[in-house]
Amino acid sequence: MSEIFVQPVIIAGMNKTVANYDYAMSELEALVEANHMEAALRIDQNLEKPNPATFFGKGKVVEIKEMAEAKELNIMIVNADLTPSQIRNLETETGLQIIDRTGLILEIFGNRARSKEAKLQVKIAQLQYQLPRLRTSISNRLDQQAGAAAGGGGGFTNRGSGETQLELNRRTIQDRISHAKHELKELNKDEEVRRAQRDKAGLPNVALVGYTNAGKSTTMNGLVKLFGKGEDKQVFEKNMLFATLDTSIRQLTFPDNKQLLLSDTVGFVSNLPHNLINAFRSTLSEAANADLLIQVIDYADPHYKEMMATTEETLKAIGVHDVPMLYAYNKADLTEANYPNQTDDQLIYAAKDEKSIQVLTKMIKAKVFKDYITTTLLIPFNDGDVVAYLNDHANILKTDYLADGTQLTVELNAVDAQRYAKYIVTPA
Ligand SMILES: Nc1nc2c(ncn2[C@@H]2O[C@H](COP(=O)(O)OP(=O)(O)OP(=O)(O)O)[C@@H](O)[C@H]2O)c(=O)[nH]1
Ligand SMILES: [Mg+2]
Repeated sequence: MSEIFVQPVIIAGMNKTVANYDYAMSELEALVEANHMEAALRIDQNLEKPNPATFFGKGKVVEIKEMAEAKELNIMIVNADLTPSQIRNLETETGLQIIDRTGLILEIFGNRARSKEAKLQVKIAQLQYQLPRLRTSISNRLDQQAGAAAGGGGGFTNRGSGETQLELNRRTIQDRISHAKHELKELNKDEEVRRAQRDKAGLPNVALVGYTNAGKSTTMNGLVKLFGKGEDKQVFEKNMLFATLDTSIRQLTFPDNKQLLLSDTVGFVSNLPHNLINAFRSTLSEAANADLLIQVIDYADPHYKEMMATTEETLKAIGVHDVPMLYAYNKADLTEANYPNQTDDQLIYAAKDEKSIQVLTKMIKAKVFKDYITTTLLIPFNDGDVVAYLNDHANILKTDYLADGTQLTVELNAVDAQRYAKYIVTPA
């Protein structure tokens, strides 16, 4: 078995410029690990305001260079979004490769993307980030990644040659952005058709959202195992940041024939780069169009409250407002808490515990099926296909065979209630 090489790096931050600095640095460390690196050295600076040219102060920059040389480290990850010139100046003065927070997240997404759509979305975000940062090492790293993903040789040359080469590279990048956007648009056309078909079915949309690694995919699998149809419906779950980059949608059918669509999507982290949010807009739109959100929270993580705040901020950033939400405090098996334990819209649970999933199901159903109406239909024998449809798709409470047709007392969703309005029997 081949071991993946773990690159030792420096992580660095400026503590007065960030709220909740220690949490921000622990989050950065987790991101660093997700990128097959480890923080071999941590550098903090106490400055009110970053140096416009080099981010860190002059003395600190010298200190960084000396410490990096002593420990033979070549890469520094900075817990901030640096300007292109700060990256360039820091690289010149320390001799290190500098990666800022956004660059790091883009690299992780680049490693994780599997589907064509995810790859295109990440590529667009990476190229937009590279454009003003040509001639920095992070631009080269992202370019190598893109080249490798394209089977090698896909990249442009960026080897510090003259101004003309730089101009050429800029143009090449712009072309590649337009090309990728065009390809994505073509892909999304199919997706729009599928969405329209789903909307027509009138099924409620429920979306799992939350901080990365909270257990969204595991929760989806728990629900799919009980109420999904088909065996190959499980989604990928793994103990790593950003295991999921694509949206998966599954249909759940309950014993009373009520149905809904459940979607699982990319997880959040604080200050997700704007380029990425924009690029992932179509992936994230499932959450924006949902009738109900289930926010999955890693209740066993001491920072779960910060993670919830991050989720709220990210939902705002992608334009999700006023969607009802259930709060699902997951991984209770790793805590002292009793589970499953429901209070109003909150549930303490464990995604792999079937009893927990049953309670979560009850909570979801109470929310999304609350507008169902119970009504009585009289369906002439000639319209037997309607009876067959309702037997398959609705919760039939009573069936009577009368002289002029089949009379059903049935629970209906709004779409079906309208569709079959002409059969409704008005009580005498
Ligand atoms: N002990 C315990 N582990 C859990 C539970 N739910 C999920 N996990 C683990 O947490 C890790 C992350 O789970 P995922 O379901 O992949 O998390 P996610 O929210 O989909 O993460 P991303 O797709 O990366 O954003 C996996 O190793 C799961 O096995 C739980 O209830 N208890
Ligand atoms: Mg996932």
